Amino acid sequence: MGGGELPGLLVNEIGGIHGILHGHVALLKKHFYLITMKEFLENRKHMSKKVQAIYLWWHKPIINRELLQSLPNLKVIANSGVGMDHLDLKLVASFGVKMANAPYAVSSSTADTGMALLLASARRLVEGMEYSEADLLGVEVTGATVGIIGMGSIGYKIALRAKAFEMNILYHNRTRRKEQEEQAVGATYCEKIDSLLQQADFVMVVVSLTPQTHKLIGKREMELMKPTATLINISRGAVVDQEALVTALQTGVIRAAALDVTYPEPLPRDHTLLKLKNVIITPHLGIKTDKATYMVTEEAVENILAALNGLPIPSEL
Ligand SMILES: O=C(O)C(=O)CO
Repeated sequence: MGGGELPGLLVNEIGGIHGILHGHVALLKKHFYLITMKEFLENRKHMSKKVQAIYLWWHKPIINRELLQSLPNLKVIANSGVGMDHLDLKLVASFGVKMANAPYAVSSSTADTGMALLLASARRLVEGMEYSEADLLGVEVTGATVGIIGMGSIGYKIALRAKAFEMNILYHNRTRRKEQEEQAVGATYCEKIDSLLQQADFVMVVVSLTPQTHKLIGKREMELMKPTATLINISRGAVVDQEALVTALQTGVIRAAALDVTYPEPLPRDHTLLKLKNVIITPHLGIKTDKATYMVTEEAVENILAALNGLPIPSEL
C-alpha cells in the first residue's frame, strides 16, 4: 500500500460480517489511505501517526482509551449508522476527537424494516412459509393503531408508511414534533408513554439506546399493552427487557413480537425467543440494502472530509 498524501482512515475490517463492504472500498480510497484494524495492529508504530479518522462499520465496539491514546493525529470518528451506543462518547470527546453519525442515509431503509416486520407479524408470513396450512388467522393492519416510540427521522418515516396503510398513528417522543409535521402524517402525540402502550395494536420501538432508554419496555410496560398487541423493535435489543418479553409472549400478555435487534446479536441458537411461534427475529437487517449502505458510507465520507478540512460537520454529534 502506498498512501501518498491522503489522510489515513482506520476501518474495522473489509468484508466479512462486520467489515466495510467491498463495494465501498473504491469510494473510500478516492479520499483516504485505508488502514484496516488488522494492518494497524501489525504495524502500530508506523500506522499510529497516519490515522486522522476512523470509520466505524456496523456497531463494532473497537474504540477504547488505549486506542485513542495511540492515535495522536486522530480528528474524527464517523459512524456507519445512527445508533452510537457502541461508542463511549464522553471518552472520545475527552480526547478532543469529533464524532458524527449518519442519520439521513439510514432512515428509509430502517423504516422499511420496521414496516416489513409489522406486516410479517400481523399476517404471520413466517409461519405461513413453514406450514402449508391455509388457516392461519392474522390481524388486520388497515385501521389498526401503531404507537411509535421515538419520532426522529426513522420514526417519522414509519409514520409516513403507516399513513399509507391507513393506520391510526400515535407517537411518543422527548420533544413534540411541529404541528405541521404531525398533520402531514396524521400522528397524535402521547405525552405519556403509558397511554400509547394502552392504545396501540402495534408498538414500534425506534429510540436510541441510552442509559435512559435501557429496558424502557419492561414487564410493567408489556402488561399495559393490549393482549392483542404486537411489539416491534428496530432500535437496539437492550431497549426491551428480553426476559420479560419471553414471559409476556409465553403467557399471552401480548400477542407477538417482531425483533430486528436482540441481545446478544445473534442470539444463541437455543435461545427461547427463537423457539416461540409468535416471534419473528431478523438479524439486524435495519439499513441493509445496497443503496442505504452505500449512502451511509457517502455520508461518513462527507462528515470526515468536513472535519479534516475544519468545516462544519453535517452530522456532528
Ligand atoms: O443506524 C443504525 O444504528 C442501525 O442500527 C440501523 O439498522
